[in-house]
Amino acid sequence: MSAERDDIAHSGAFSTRPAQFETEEAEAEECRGHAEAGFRELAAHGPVTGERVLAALEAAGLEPDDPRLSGSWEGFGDRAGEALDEDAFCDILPAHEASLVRRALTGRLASEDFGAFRRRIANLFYYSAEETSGRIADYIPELAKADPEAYAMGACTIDGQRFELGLREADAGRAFCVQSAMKPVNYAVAQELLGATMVHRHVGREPSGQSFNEITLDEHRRPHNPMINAGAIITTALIKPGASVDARFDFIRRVWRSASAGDACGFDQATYESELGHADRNFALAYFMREHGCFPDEADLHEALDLYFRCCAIETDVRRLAAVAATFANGGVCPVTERQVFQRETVKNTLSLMLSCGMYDFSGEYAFTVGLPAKSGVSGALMIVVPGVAGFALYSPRLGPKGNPQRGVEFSRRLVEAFPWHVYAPIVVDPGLG
Ligand SMILES: NC(=O)CC[C@H](N)C(=O)O
Repeated sequence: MSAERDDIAHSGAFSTRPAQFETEEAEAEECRGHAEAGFRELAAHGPVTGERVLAALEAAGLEPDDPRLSGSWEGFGDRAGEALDEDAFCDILPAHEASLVRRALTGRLASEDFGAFRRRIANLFYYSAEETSGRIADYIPELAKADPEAYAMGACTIDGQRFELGLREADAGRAFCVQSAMKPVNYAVAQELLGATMVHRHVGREPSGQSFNEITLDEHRRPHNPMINAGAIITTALIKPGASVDARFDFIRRVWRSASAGDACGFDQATYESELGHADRNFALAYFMREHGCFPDEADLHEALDLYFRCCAIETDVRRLAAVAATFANGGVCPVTERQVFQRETVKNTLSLMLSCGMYDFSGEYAFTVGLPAKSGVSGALMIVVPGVAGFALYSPRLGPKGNPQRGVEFSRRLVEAFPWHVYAPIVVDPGLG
C-alpha cells in the first residue's frame, strides 16, 4: 500500500464500513424487498389471504412447527380469511423470516417443485416396498419382535422441506432404535471433542471387508474404521471418558436432539437390556481390543460398552432421523433450526467414511451402485445423505445377508436411478433436483 493510501486508510476520513444505522436500514430494505417479491408472486395467482400464504408455505414443504417461520404461521394464521394488500402482508411478515418466505413462494428452495419431488419419492418408496426378501435380526432377542412389514421413509432437504411416508397408516410415525446408525454420530462427536487426528490414532479409516462384528484389527492394531462395531466401541470410549456414563449419554442425546431439529430422541430400554444380556461378541471384541492396547488410557472397557449399547438403543423415527441425515447433508447445520451441530471438517470426514464403510461388507457394492454416504443399523434403520441436497431415513426391519435393510437398499438404488445423485452422476448427466 502506498504511504498516501495508508494515511487515508488510517485517518478515519473515509470509513470503509457503513455505520450501524446504515447497515440496519439496508437490511430492512432488503427484507422489505423479499416481502414484496413474495407478495407479488402470490398476488399474480389470485387474492392474497393469510390462509393462502400458509397453504403456499406448506406446499413448498415448510411445516407449521418450523421454528424459522413461527412469526409467519402465527401472523398469517390470525388473518387467515382476510384479503391482504402488499402493506398488510409486509407488516405481518417478520423481517428475519422474509428471505425464506420469498424463496418458498418463488420456488427457490432446494426442491423447487416440492409437490413433484414428493410424488417422485413416493413412487420410489412404494415400488421398493415390493422387495420382501430378508430376515429380521434376532441375535438381539428384542429386535426379533419388530413387525417385518413395517416400512417408512422420511425426507428433509437442506432447506428444511420435510415429509414422511408409511406403507401402512401407523408406519410413518413408528419408533425404532438406531442401532448402528449411531456410529456416524459418535464418530462425529469424538472428532468435535478431540479433533480427527487424535481420533484416528485409535481407529483407522479403511473398510474392513468383513462383517460388522468381526474380531479383527488393522496392521496398526486399531479397529479398521468407526462404522463397524470395533471402531464404534472405540469412538464411544473416546467421548468424555472421565465423566459418568449417565452424563456422557445425556451429552450424546443432546447432540441427537440438536441434529433431529430440536426433537428429543427416546430410549428403548427393552432393547438395551436385551442387547446387554446377549453381548458376548461385543464383550469379546472389547477384551480383544483391550489386549491390543486399543482403548485410550482413561477409558474403562465396561463403561465404554455400556455407553455403546445405550447409544444403539436411542429411539427415533424417520422424521427425526431424516433431519439428522439432512444436518450432515447441510455441512453440519441443522436445516430446520439453523444450529451448527458439527463443524464442516467433521462432516466431511464422517461422510467420507459413510461412503466407504457405512454398509459393512456391502459398502463397496453400495458405493458402486448408489454412490452416496449412508449408514444402516440392524434394527432396519438406514440414513442416506445426499450432500448439499437432502437427507433420507428409511425404516424396514428385514435385512439382507450383510445386515443391511433390504427395502432401504432397494429404495437407495431407485433413488439414484430417478435423481442424478450418485457421486459420479454429474459425469453422465446434468446435476439438479429434476
Ligand atoms: N449392525 C448393527 O446395527 C450392530 C449394532 C448392535 N447394537 C451390535 O452391536 O451388534
